[in-house]
Order: sequence, then C-alpha cells, then structure tokens
Amino acid sequence: MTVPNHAEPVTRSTAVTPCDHVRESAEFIAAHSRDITIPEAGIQLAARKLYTRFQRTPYARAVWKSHELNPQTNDARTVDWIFLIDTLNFSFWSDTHRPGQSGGEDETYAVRYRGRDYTGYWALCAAVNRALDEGLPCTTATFMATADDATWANIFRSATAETIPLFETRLRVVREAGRVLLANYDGSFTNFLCPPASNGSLAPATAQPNDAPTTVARVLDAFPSYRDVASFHGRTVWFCKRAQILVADLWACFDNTGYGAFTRIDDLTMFADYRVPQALVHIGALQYSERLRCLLSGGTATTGFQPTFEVLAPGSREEIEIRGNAILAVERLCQAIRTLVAQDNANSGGGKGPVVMVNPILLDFYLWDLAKEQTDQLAYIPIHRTRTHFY
Ligand SMILES: Nc1nc2c(c(CN[C@H]3C=C[C@H](O)[C@@H]3O)cn2[C@@H]2O[C@H](COP(=O)(O)O)[C@@H](O)[C@H]2O)c(=O)[nH]1
Repeated sequence: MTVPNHAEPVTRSTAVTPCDHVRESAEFIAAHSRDITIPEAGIQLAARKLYTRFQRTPYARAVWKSHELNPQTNDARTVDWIFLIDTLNFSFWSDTHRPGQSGGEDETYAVRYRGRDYTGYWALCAAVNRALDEGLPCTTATFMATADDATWANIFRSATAETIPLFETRLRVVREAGRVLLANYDGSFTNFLCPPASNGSLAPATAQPNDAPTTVARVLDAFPSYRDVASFHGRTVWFCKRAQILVADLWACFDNTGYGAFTRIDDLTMFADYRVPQALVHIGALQYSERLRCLLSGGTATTGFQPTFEVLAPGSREEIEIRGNAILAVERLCQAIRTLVAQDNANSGGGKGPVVMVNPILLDFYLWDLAKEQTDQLAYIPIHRTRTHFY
C-alpha cells in the first residue's frame, strides 16, 4: 500500500496557490460556521468503511472512462470536450421536481440520447455528444464563441417540459470562453495546456507535466467565469470548483499522461458542488443543524422534512458553510484514510492487499458517484439549491 510520501523534500514553490487559498478558506469557514459541524467520530467511522471498501475495490482514475458518455480517446478533441463540459458544468437541479415527494410527474430537465434519458450533469454530456453526432462542432472555440441562441437551444433541447436551467448564463459563459480561446490560445484548450513549440509542433507526450495548482491559477486568470470566490465574515473565501474539476477531469481521463499529466495533483481539494455534501451527510462526515435541514427541506422534525426546498441565495451564509465544510470534511477523510494505510503498512511491513491510493479528487469522484447511484436512498437528505454558474 502506498501512502503519498511526504518525507521527501517537497520542492513546493513558496507561492501560495489557489488550492492553498481554498484549503485555508475551508478551515476559516468551518471555524465560523453555525449550522454545520464535522463530527470527528463520523470522520473516523466513515474513513474506516471507505478504506475497507477501497481495499476490496480500489477507486482509481480509470473509473472516469467507465461512464458511457465520457470520451474514450486521449487526444486533442477530448481536451476540448472536457473544457466545454467543465465550462458549462453547473446548476442542473430542477425548479419543479422535489425528490422524495410523492405524486406529480418528474419533469426534471432531461436529454434523450441514443434511446436513453439523462438528467443532471449527465444531461449536459448527453446534449454535447448528441450535437457532435448531429455534426455540430460545438467543442471548437469558433462554435463556442459564435453559435447563435437558437442553435444552443436546439443543442440543449429537453425531453421533458423543463428546459436547461440558466440558459442565458450558459450562453454568456460559453461565448466568453470561446472568445478567450480564439484570442489567446489559437482556438484550442490544448494550446493553453501545452503551448506549441517555436516550430509549431505540439508534442504533449514529451512536454513537461503541468503543475496542477499552477494550472488552476492560470485557468482563473484566463477565464473569468471560473473565478469561484465569495465573501464570508468580511474575508474572501475561495472554492474554485470548476477550475479544479477541469484539471481533475483531464488528469483522470488521460490517466496522468500527455495533456493530463500533472505534478502536485494531490494539492487539489474536493469540488464544492451540491451533490457531494449530500453524500457526506449520509456517511456521517458532515452534520447539519435542525435549522439548516428545515431551511433546506422545510417542515420540522415533528412534521417530518416536507421537501419545500428553499432556495439559498448565492453567497448566503448557509451556502458558504455547506461548501466550506464539505471541502474540509473530505480533507479530514483523506487524512484519516492515509493514517489507516500507514498503520497497516507499519503493522504488515507493506505488500499487503491492493494499493490504496487516495486524494481529495478520487474521494470526491467516489462520493459523487455514490450519491448518484443512491439517489433514492439519499432523498431524505436535502441538497441545497442555489442558482449559480460556479457549480
Ligand atoms: N464534486 C463534484 N461535483 C460534480 C462532479 C460531476 C461529474 N463528475 C463525473 C465525471 C467524472 C467523475 O468520475 C464523475 O463521474 C458533476 N458535478 C457537479 O454536481 C452537480 C450535478 O449533480 P446532478 O444534478 O445530481 O447531476 C453540479 O454542481 C455539477 O457541477 C464530480 O465528479 N464531483
């Protein structure tokens, strides 16, 4: 079993990266939270359960490609696909459907693709793949920057009465990103990752791996819609969810090679969305106050949590507490699992059982996939509903 070896002299640059800011922000938010706690006993119990599961079935980068909608080739087209998806990777929850409530047709936005209806994040992936199948080059910078409203409306067309949330915001965000690629990166995110050599040749396979936290910082500089920060108790707090998941998706898809090769990938944090907090509450790594649960789902402990699904304003105290504590809970889970790995190593002299490698990215992916697989079982835990282009 390998534990990331921090004994080596870390050649960490002294510069504070966005990932450092995100971690510091999470600590600050947790220290000033009123409606959320991270129960240490819950962390330890969840860490042991996850460790046992990972010993049986390691959760590796390769899982990323196992979903039928994710690209299967490691090439420039896949880089542009991931960049488009993560530029639009936000706010899929339904304005009408209330999970857990009986009766009423589920009209959640859905995209029909190859005979199957996809909702949530996967609806976005299905819409993009359907457009590509229909001959629309929607992952190219020129298309992103110039396609008109009707073309995008057709790309995102729904199989239900509900249309894609934040349609106008998505157009603004995708056009901004397309214009930046055309103006500064010769029309492709591959040039952002691996600037062509002076002779114009591009050989990502031989290029030096990018540094993950530095790449996150460069994404924030280049693409304004990725600047996911807020104000909390008079301080700027950082989340950078889409900038970090963009790097993580490249790393996972390319299996840490070529365009997806990164140093210091373990520095990335969990991606503060509305789905992983639900999974963290379910495994006991996060605890919501009675007040927060009532706010999110309505009703009271005695009348039961009748989902009314209050909307949380972007930047509200409750939204920031949920996002910040979710990040810190995954950090703590990660540390607890690494401690278990180290203890096992010390006791068994290594070489026992499958390699358990864990970092915040893999924990995040695992918990997100868990929440999606167990949507019904987790319906008793309300997600928070905030309309935002950050997550
Ligand atoms: N923290 C975190 N948030 C994630 C993802 C993903 C997609 N990741 C897949 C790709 C590779 C991995 O292996 C995963 O299979 C989407 N989201 C966020 O969730 C929300 C959508 O939820 P729902 O409406 O229920 O589909 C929305 O905020 C979206 O931005 C993740 O991995 N982690």
